[in-house]
Amino acid sequence: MIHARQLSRTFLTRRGREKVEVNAVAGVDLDVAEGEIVGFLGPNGAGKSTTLKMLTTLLRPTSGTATVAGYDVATEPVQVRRSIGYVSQSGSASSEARAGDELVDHALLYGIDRATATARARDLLSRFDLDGIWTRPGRSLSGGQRRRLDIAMGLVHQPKLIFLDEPTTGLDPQARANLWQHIAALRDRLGSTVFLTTHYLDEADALCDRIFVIDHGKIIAADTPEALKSAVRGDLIELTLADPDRLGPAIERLRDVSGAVEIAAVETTVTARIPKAGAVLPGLLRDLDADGIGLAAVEVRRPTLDDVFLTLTGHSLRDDAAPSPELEAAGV
Ligand SMILES: Nc1ncnc2c1ncn2[C@@H]1O[C@H](COP(=O)(O)OP(=O)(O)OP(=O)(O)O)[C@@H](O)[C@H]1O
Repeated sequence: MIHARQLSRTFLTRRGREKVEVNAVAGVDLDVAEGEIVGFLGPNGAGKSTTLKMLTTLLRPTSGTATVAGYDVATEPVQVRRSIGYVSQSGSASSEARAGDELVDHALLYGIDRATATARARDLLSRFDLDGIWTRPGRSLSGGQRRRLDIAMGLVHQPKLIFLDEPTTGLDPQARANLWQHIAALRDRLGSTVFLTTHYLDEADALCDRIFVIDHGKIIAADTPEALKSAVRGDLIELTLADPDRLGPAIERLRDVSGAVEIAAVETTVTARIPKAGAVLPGLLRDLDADGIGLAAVEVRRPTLDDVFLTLTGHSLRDDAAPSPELEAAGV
């Protein structure tokens, strides 16, 4: 469905008096098969939107090639646009028009006759749980309803491939989870291919068959969420000591555990990565007890995509990405 080779885009920008080149996308190779839900994951400024704009023909590559739905983005842009749906970060639903009319007008733009357009609009509204909003103006809809209407607009000409640029940014946790279900249904019920960008790790993990991790304009990893996570060396084990004076002996005990790496201590907590930590834990707890090292808490955590990002890049995705809505809602 999508094949890109060495796709690149450079921008010239001013820094003070100087003109500087920004390599927004620097030699991206990617292949996406029909029916896949693929996520483009990276921090702010990594090059996600620029890549998406090149694949949807909104921006010309500086160099490299890409075919989308069988057409070349540089030489066959009209055919590419007819074959895809694209939902931008800001969406396209206007605030004054009635939701149903917007969908119909959008379909008419693609040369679809009014009767077919009306039938499709009804079907799409129902599929996205938007029954009853036909006569309502966009401005009266909730954030989640508007995003679903945006996606419905991207689907009205029945593309087999849809691009979603940060589809859930700005939504509350419930509306995000609801939208994930609708996106998954596009593939499960219609066989659509979905290419989405996100800087939310939980979103990529929950939704995507495959993830391309992008940083500084380059793809640094491409695999299933599970395979990416298994590349991190072991589970994270976290021991909070009852007595901070016992930190030294606790570290020594962890050093004795076979395969333990990244052993670190912060205040009263000792952490380490240990392969199959669940199996090792009972013996470790017995040994700590025998040494008289009391514990206030024990936690074992499977690797997350954030650990993957940290392992790959040496910096956390969260350092520069927007906080997840859950954290924002919690006031963190
Ligand atoms: N029109 C432009 N002119 C100059 N620089 C640009 C332009 N568009 C993007 N850039 C730069 O290119 C780099 C990649 O930007 P891009 O918007 O593709 O990142 P992104 O991963 O989509 O980020 P975000 O998550 O914030 O949307 C950034 O350094 C950005 O400042």
